[in-house]
Amino acid sequence: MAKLILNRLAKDFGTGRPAVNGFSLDVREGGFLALLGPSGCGKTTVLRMVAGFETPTDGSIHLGERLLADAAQSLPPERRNMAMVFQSYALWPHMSVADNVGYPLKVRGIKGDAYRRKVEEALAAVRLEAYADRRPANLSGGQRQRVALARCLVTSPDVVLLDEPLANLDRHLKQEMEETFREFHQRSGATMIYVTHDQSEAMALATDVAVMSEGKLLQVASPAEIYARPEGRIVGGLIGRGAILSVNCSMEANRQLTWDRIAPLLAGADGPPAEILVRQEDVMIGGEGVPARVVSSLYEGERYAAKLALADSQIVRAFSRTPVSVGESMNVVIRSAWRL
Ligand SMILES: Nc1ncnc2c1ncn2[C@@H]1O[C@H](COP(=O)(O)OP(=O)(O)OP(=O)(O)O)[C@@H](O)[C@H]1O
Repeated sequence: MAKLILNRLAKDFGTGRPAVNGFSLDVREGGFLALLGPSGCGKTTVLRMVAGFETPTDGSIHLGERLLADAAQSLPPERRNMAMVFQSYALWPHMSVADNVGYPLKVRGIKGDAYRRKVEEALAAVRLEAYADRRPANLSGGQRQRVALARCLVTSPDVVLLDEPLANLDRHLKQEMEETFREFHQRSGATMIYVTHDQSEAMALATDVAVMSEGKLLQVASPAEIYARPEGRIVGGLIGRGAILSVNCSMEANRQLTWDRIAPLLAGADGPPAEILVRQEDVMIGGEGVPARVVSSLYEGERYAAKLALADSQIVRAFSRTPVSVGESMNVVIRSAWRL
C-alpha cells in the first residue's frame, strides 16, 4: 500500500466554472480522510477522479510511485485496486447476498475454495454470515449497506472510496454504521476517503478532515485540530455548531481569545474588522457578562439549546441545564473565542 497523492487536480466540465480546481492533498497510507463541504463543492468529482470514473483536466493522481491519472492518461477503474461504495448501495436485486459480495471476485476469475473463503471472510467482517442466502430486498437498510461494504472488502482494495454512504439511514442506524465503518477501517487497513456534508459524521469517523468549497481545498487537519483552529469563515461555519460574530479586533498573533479580550470587543473596540468564532459550549449564562435576550430555546433532552441576541442583535448559541424561555433577559460570558 502507499500514499495517495492528489497534485493540483482540476476538472472542468465546460460549464463555465471548474468543478474542481488546483486541489492538492496527500492522503496518508491507512488513513481515514473525510472530505467535507457544501452541496455542489466538488466532493463527488474528486472521488470519481480518484476512482477513475472521471479524467482530470489538469494535475495528477499518484498511488505511491504509480501514476493513476493526469490530463493525458488515465488508468481504468478496474486496474487501480480501489473500491467505491455508493449512497444507493448498487446491489444486484436478483442475486443472493453471498453472490453480490462475490461478484468482484468472479469478474477477476477467482473460483472454487479461494472464492468461498474470501466471501465467507468478507461476510464475517460485517457480521452477515447468517444472511448469505437472502436477497437484498429482504434486508434492512443498514444490512444492505453492510453487504455493499463486504463486497468492497472482498478484493482487499488499497483504497476504499465512500460517497455519502449513510445519507439514507436514520440517526440510530447511522450511529451503528459509524461503528461498523470504524471496525471496517481497522480490520482492512485500507486507506479510506469518505465524502459527506455531515460534519458530525466526519468528526466521529475520520483521522483527517479535509474541507472544500467551490472546487478548492480550504483546510486539512485532524478532527480536533480543525475544530479548535479552523481557517476562515467557511471552515469555521461548517465545523461544530458555533456562531460567527463581526467585531473590530487587532490582528495580534494569538487568535485564541479569552473573556478579558472578548468583553472589550463586544463593547465596540477599535481595530480592523474581524470575525470571531464562538462555540456553544463556551457561552456561559449568568455572571458578570454582557446582556443578552433569548430568541429561541429548544429542549434537547439532557439540556436546553438557546439562541441569544446580544445588544447589537448578533446571535450566539448557548446550552443551559435549567429551562430558558423566549424573551427572557440574562447576562452571558464568552469564555473563549477563535479569531477566524
Ligand atoms: N458530469 C457533469 N457535467 C457537468 N457538470 C457536472 C458534472 N458532474 C458534476 N458537475 C458539476 O460540478 C460541480 C461539483 O459537483 P459534485 O457532484 O462534485 O459536488 P458535491 O460536492 O459532491 O455535491 P453533493 O454534496 O450535492 O453531492 C457541481 O456544480 C455540478 O453541477
